Amino acid sequence: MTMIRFSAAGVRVRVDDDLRTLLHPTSLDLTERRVSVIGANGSGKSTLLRLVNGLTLPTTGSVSVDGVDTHSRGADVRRLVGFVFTDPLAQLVMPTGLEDVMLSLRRTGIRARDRRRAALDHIAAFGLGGHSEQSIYDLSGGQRQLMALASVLATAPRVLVLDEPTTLLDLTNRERFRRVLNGLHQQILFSTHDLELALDAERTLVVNSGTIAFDGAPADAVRFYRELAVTGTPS
Ligand SMILES: Nc1ncnc2c1ncn2[C@@H]1O[C@H](COP(=O)(O)OP(=O)(O)OP(=O)(O)O)[C@@H](O)[C@H]1O
Repeated sequence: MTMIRFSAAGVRVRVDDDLRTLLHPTSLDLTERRVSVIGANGSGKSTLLRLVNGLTLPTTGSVSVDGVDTHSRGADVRRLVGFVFTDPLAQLVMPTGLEDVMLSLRRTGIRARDRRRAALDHIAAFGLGGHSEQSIYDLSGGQRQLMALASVLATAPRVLVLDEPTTLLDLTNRERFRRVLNGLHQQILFSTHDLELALDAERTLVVNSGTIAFDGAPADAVRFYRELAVTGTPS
């Protein structure tokens, strides 16, 4: 698996006259195939995820993916790491899934004249064959989320980062999305408020007030987080 390395990586931003810490200096080596990230609203989960592909840059320390530094080699890191946003409409930039996937394929070695066929095959593999040329606004929430995932995966990333990917999905689509995720060969790092989904991992990080408050087995992490949510202090 790929090595995602946080070396004392921290994020501070200026808000008015104050410096606010979004993530305290954090050191982590992530090599597991599935890593989930849980924690309260505003605890810093998205900040942590966004550091992995350079959407957010550390203000102290560094983050690298297989030795590729997010600060000095952002474009290279984004070729390695695909990012799926909570809201697929923030992701899909073209009017239809077909055009969006074709755009993604431009970043791979596929020749221009072969892209349409490759995009159609790729979309069909996600069970969305009948929806390739439908406006992304006319897709259901579940179809749209799957299309966004298909489009990111068309760039053949080695690592997939997903920020609360099932928040907008009903139970059926959440299960469908979950099955697709579990079948992927990519290394996956995802945040979620769905504690059952969090258990679909080999390692879970609990983020609390900009620090990793727990790092370990998913079931233990969920127990820790429940305790933290109820009492404010885990036992
Ligand atoms: N660019 C920014 N400037 C100032 N504050 C920010 C910025 N980005 C995030 N924050 C703040 O940092 C904190 C952590 O935000 P983050 O989005 O990482 O939390 P989260 O754990 O993903 O939350 P949620 O579960 O609600 O999505 C929040 O208080 C947020 O308001």
